Amino acid sequence: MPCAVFGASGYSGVELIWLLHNHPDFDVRYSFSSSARTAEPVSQLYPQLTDRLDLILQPWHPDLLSELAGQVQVCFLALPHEISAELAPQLTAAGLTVFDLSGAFRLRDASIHQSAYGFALPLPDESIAYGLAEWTELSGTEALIAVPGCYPTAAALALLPVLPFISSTCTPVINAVSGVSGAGRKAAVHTSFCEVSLQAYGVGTHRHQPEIAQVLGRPVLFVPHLGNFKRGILETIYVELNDDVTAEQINTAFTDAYAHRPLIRMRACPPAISDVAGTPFCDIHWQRHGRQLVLCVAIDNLLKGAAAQAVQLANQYYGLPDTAGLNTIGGVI
Ligand SMILES: NC(=O)C1=CN([C@@H]2O[C@H](COP(=O)(O)OP(=O)(O)OC[C@H]3O[C@@H](n4cnc5c(N)ncnc54)[C@H](OP(=O)(O)O)[C@@H]3O)[C@@H](O)[C@H]2O)C=CC1
Ligand SMILES: CC(=O)N[C@@H](CCC(=O)OP(=O)(O)O)C(=O)O
Repeated sequence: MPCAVFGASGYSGVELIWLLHNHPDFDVRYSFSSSARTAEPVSQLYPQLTDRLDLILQPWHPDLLSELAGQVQVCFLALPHEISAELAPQLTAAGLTVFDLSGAFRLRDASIHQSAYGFALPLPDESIAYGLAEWTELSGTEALIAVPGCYPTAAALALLPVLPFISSTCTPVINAVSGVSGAGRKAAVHTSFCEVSLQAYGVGTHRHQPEIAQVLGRPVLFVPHLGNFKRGILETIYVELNDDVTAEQINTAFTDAYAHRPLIRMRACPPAISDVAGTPFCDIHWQRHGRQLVLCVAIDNLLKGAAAQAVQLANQYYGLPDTAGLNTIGGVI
């Protein structure tokens, strides 16, 4: 399957080209950076790929669109939200299937989208699939698949199986910590390594709060933190259960949801970030204390939270096993 990756010079983009390069069914024909760069080998930016990935990063220019449409069938976009919002409709109009890693197409409600992202929702709802891989059935005909956000992926995978058991008066509390790669490659003082400690940000106002609420169909309180490590997300989630919910019911709910899902691992003890960093897995552990349920969930933000979930969705889209091309451990950055 010939494909193109936009934003290939960035953190989630480089993970994408590495996964797709090693995938038995995809062939990366184009890897684009922004027009601010000149053409250069990807190993110039990521020396760890020297002699391992012989791809040229090509600056994107809109004049390339018709050539691209003749050469590939599918595009992966790892771009800033506003850039995806503008480019994705042009690619789908040219007949290309788009997997978009940005937040441009995730939210359904136009006013919530406007206040979360600061620009108008780009397309009508009907043309977009929200692709939480374990919970979305792709038909293989969708033009545009919005890959969920990194924090929402972890929260939704942990909470969806137990949703029927959560008390109607409870607001799930999602306490999350992310590594610095979550903020992307571009330089900024607050994500500069010596500046980062461990600190909450965007409390109750982060754009992922409405995304998580949309997936679950109920309000949540989401508290992200930035930690001084490279990659990975750990979320500890607190909910109150209905009366009389048994441990066996919870266990059965997770087994029913995930027993045949190879990228979800139910864990006997709380997962560590190092268990999932560099892997496409989502690790989940739960513990009940009376009516309180504590869920611990870990993913790699750049893989299950971005590039690997996009590849998993593309696998589903083209009728391949979820794990095709994802049997790797390591990650690029
Ligand atoms: N980092 C993460 O953990 C996750 C990120 N995402 C989403 O993925 C997307 C990319 O994020 P991330 O990889 O972190 O970002 P980076 O900042 O690391 O990379 C951004 C990429 O976009 C390119 N780009 C920027 N502006 C333009 C433009 N005008 N035209 C074409 N290309 C452009 C950059 O090119 P250049 O190098 O030339 O500037 C670079 O390749 C974002 O929407 C983000 O929200 C989703 C889940 C997790
Ligand atoms: C640590 C950090 O800064 N994380 C980013 C979220 C990661 C990301 O890129 O967001 P999407 O999943 O929506 O694409 C943030 O809080 O904005």
